Amino acid sequence: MSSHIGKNISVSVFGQSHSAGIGCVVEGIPAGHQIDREALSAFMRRRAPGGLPWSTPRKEADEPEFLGGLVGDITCGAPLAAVIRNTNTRSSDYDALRRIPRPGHADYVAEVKFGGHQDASGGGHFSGRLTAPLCIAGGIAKQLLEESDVYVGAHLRRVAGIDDVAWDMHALTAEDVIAPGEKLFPVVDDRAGERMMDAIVEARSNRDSVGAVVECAAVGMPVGVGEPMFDGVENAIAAYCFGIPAVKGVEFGRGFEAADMKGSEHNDPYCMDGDRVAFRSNNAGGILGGISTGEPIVFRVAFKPTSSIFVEQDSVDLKDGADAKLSLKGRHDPCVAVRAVPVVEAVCALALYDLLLEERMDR
Ligand SMILES: Cc1cc2nc3c(=O)[nH]c(=O)nc-3n(C[C@H](O)[C@H](O)[C@H](O)COP(=O)(O)O)c2cc1C
Ligand SMILES: C=C(O[C@@H]1CC(C(=O)O)=C[C@@H](OP(=O)(O)O)[C@H]1O)C(=O)O
Repeated sequence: MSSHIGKNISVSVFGQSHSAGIGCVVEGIPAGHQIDREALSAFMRRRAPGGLPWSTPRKEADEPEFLGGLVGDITCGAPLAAVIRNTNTRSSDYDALRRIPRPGHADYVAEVKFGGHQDASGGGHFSGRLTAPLCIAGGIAKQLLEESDVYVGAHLRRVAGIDDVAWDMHALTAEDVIAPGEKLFPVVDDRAGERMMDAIVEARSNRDSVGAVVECAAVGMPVGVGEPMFDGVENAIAAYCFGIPAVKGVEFGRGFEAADMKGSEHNDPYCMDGDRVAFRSNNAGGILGGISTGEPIVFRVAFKPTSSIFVEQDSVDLKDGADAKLSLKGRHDPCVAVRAVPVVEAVCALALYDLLLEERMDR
């Protein structure tokens, strides 16, 4: 397995859901940057599991322990290594799944690929738990971007078919993108949030789960960052997003809606703002030719409904080679996207910071 990504700043994620710990090694962080540890812990808590109606009951503090890369709270230029101990594991929940794989999870493909040697407990290295180390790396990247006045934030755009207010992609401010993340349930419109919560609780009480769309934006990216073809802003963000378990789609700007628009509707007209070239709209989501336009970068990420559900499902018994029924026990998120909102922010920050470093090295 290779769980490594990035060029100028790179991230390796290690560990399994039920191993002694999980963590990351981040290379390429320039020396001399102060890390706000309290802000990082607060960011980690937005993702941490346990205790809320939309969360798995598994309780973990998710407080990172830094083994290298910092002197005091200041980056020293050496690779940054951080671990989180796993404390609240219950591996017996997974005993039966070695024989009877969960539909929709990675149990079966892992069994075939790793010949039974994979760590199946808690979903092993496939688990959403591995997004905690991504939040360590991404939480730091967010802080580094803020030094350059780039602000990243996200909200639940849709849950179980219930819509939050769509962001105005052209008018977005730093305050707009940060605001949902300051709430326990990260939406713009709290009434929509109430309805989403009700839908999640209802799905959970029906032993089922729901999917969702997370909308993320970065405000303050300068014009000219990114490359055409394979090293563009879209490529970098999408590659990171598909590292988040349960992500099935990523769209930028108007995304798939663009396919039903006319050129005259979709083009973002230029205008002069003093002596600066500006745009009248931002259907492009802040990216043209893979390169940032200076407008907010806006994208949406589709999360599938949690596969581990408690209704009886059809599966197979891999030992007997026969059809089998699966009745799951265990602790699972009824909607993974709620806790994944900060994860989307984290990967966005990592992708953009990597591209910004590239731009600075070129000059
Ligand atoms: C924050 C987060 C929490 C998750 N929690 C669960 C969970 O409790 N139960 C589950 O079956 N899947 C959960 N997932 C999704 C699975 O890890 C994922 O579906 C599985 O590894 C298979 O990968 P794939 O869906 O990308 O194909 C979670 C994902 C994230 C990002
Ligand atoms: C622990 C977390 O979520 C876990 C993600 C997960 C999965 O299959 O992705 C399955 C569950 O694992 P367990 O059976 O060990 O409780 C979740 O609780 C976390 O996100 O930190």
